[in-house]
Formats: sequence, structure tokens, C-alpha cells
Amino acid sequence: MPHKVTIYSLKLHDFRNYASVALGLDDRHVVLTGANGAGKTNLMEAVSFLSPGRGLRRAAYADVAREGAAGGFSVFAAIDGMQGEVEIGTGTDTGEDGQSRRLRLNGTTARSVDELLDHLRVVWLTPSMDGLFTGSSSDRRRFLDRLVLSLDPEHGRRAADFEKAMRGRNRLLSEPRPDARWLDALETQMAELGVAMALARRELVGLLADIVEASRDEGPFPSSSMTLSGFLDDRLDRPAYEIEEEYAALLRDGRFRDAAAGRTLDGPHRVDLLIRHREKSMDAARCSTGEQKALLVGMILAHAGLVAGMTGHAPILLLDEITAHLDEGRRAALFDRIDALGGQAFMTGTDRAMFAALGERARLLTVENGRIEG
Ligand SMILES: Nc1ncnc2c1ncn2[C@@H]1O[C@H](COP(=O)(O)OP(=O)(O)OP(=O)(O)O)[C@@H](O)[C@H]1O
Repeated sequence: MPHKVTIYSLKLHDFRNYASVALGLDDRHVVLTGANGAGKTNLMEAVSFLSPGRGLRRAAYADVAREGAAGGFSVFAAIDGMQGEVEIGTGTDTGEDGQSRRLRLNGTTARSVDELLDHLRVVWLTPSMDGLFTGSSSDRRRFLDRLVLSLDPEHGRRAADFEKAMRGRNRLLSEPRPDARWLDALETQMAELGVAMALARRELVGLLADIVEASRDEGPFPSSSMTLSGFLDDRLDRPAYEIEEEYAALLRDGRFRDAAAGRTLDGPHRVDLLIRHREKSMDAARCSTGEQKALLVGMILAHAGLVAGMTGHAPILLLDEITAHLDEGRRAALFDRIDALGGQAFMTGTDRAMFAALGERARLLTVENGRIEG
């Protein structure tokens, strides 16, 4: 069994509809129930700030601070993490530009929020992800990159550096006589970073496929097959330097075309993640709403299992309204699979009865108007 990363204390201050709340937890799962608008998802969002990025709503930090509060928001957590016990504090201050948040680990300011990945990994599934299969390819890329990031903390920096180099190239190409040596340098950088991104994504998709295969017959959830498409699709099975040379050549040869288009037309930023329902042999986009949800649940659980297997530490799982559309048998099977992952899961719903099958495995909390009762 992987080590169970556990949040045993959580405090929010001026976070969404919470003025101030302190929660003591044990290593059981946490179920939050309450009426619409009570603050269940807000609490999940607070936990999602224990990972780098803008959380499960991808919100602007200014929107996260409680309306009417004088300053920014803060989230504090004490956890038994991947390197032992640690106290995490994160949030924003008054007057900040709203673009960044601070992180303190055991009272010491951290260099970057990426340091959170040394202590825990957080994996989530929210209703807003329901449109993943039918939505835009950029949504699927973002989803894919989050999955990669929770296994490979360098992936975020690589993607950001690639974007920066690409923006530089696009700017240069818009000039009447761009400096060819500068273009060469930017394209070399894009080739190194872009190929590293493509290989990291491909590795993740391969590892996930293995897990999906191994857990195919466990419970009532369908299995998915995933393929990457849109960037050097069948050309990634070679030494990295060869792929880099090929991509750099593509960029060099595409300068006129890209200058005319006003953007770079080849690269990892054009990739799509193609997902199919294996048992039905059908594109996920054409499956029913319930089938899509079940596919998504299967993918997230497979990913959580992968993170646990690769790091030796089970991730924190945030499952917002996970029981919607599931009958009793599927709910019980889902809880068993969540439990078998060996991590602490936070789940929400409007109705307590939906979680009855969890029994003693979960702590049930009621949320009402930004207050939490146990
Ligand atoms: N910055 C903010 N300041 C104060 N209140 C906020 C802020 N942002 C959101 N809210 C309020 O938080 C509430 C939504 O909370 P949340 O999304 O957690 O609800 P929920 O319990 O998950 O509900 P549902 O079951 O409908 O999903 C809304 O009433 C919203 O107006």
C-alpha cells in the first residue's frame, strides 16, 4: 500500500464564502454535504490550492478572496506529507496584482508554489470537467498537462518556457526583417522544450494505458483508450536529439507560413488527446452523458493509482458531486475503488444518504452558509 498523505488540519480565512473556519480531520475520507451554494465546492477549491496553479476553478485570485474582506485569502493545512509532517500556508495579500500567491512551508517562505509538489499531489474531478470530451482541444491539453505535472513536476516549467520562446518567435516573425540567428536560437529552445513535453505526455499516456488495462475488470466503470494526435504523432519513437532536429527543421521551414498565419502552426501546443470508450469502441465524444462521466471517473482513478504507484504516496482526491447519476451499486463500487487507492478523498453531495455505503470509512460534515459542522 502507498503511504497515505493525510490532511489533518485545514484552516481558511476570507476564502470565498468562508470568513474563518478551522477543521480538524483524521485519516478517513471527508464527505461534505449541504444545500446548493453552501460552500462545499469552495472547500474543495481551498484544498486544490495545496497544489501549484490556480486551483480547480482556475479562478482569478481576486475572485477567491471573500467579498467584502479587507485583504486577500489564506489557506493553512497541516499534513502528513511525502516528506513527513509539514505545515503549509498559502494565499494572497491586499494590494497584490492577483497573479501570484505566496507559499510558506513550516513558516518559511518558499521560492515557488511548485514546492508543494514535494509534499503532496492533489487530483480532482469536478462537474465542470464533464464537457472534456466534447469541448475544445485546449481543455483536453490542459487536462493532460495537469496529469503529467502530478508525476513530473518539471513539466509546468517546460511548458511555460516553451510558450515564452514561442511568443518570442511569433513576435520576431511579425517584424519586416527578423534576425535569423535569433530565430535559430528560439527555435532550438522550442525544439528542446517541445520534444521534452511531447515525450512526457506520451510517457504518461502509456503508463495510464497500462493501469487502465490492469484494472479493466474491476467494477462497473468502462475503460478508455487514449491517443495523442497533432504533433510528430508516429515520430516520437526515436532518440530525443533526432526528434528535436526534425522539429527544429519543421519550424525553420515553416517561417514564411507561420509569419503569414501570425502564429506557430507546428508544436506540442497543437496536440489533442483522443479518448475512446474501449468496450463500445466509440469516440468518447459520442458516448452518452452517463457513459462520459463513468469514463472520466475511470481515468481519474487510474491516474490517482498511477501517482500512488510512481511516488509511493497516495494523492489527495477531490471528487465534487461524484455520486450524481450513479445508482446504488455503482456508488458502492466507486467507494470501494476510491478506498482501495489508499489515499484520503474529499467528496461532496447534496444528500448524506448517497454516501451511506462508505460507513465508518468517511467523516461526514455538513456545510451551511460558509460554516462546517461535524
Ligand atoms: N469571493 C466570494 N466571496 C463570498 N462568497 C462567494 C465568493 N465566491 C463565491 N461565493 C459564494 O459561494 C457560494 C458557492 O459555494 P459553492 O460553490 O462551494 O457551493 P456548493 O455548496 O458546492 O453548491 P452546489 O451544490 O450548488 O454546487 C455561492 O453562494 C457564492 O455566491
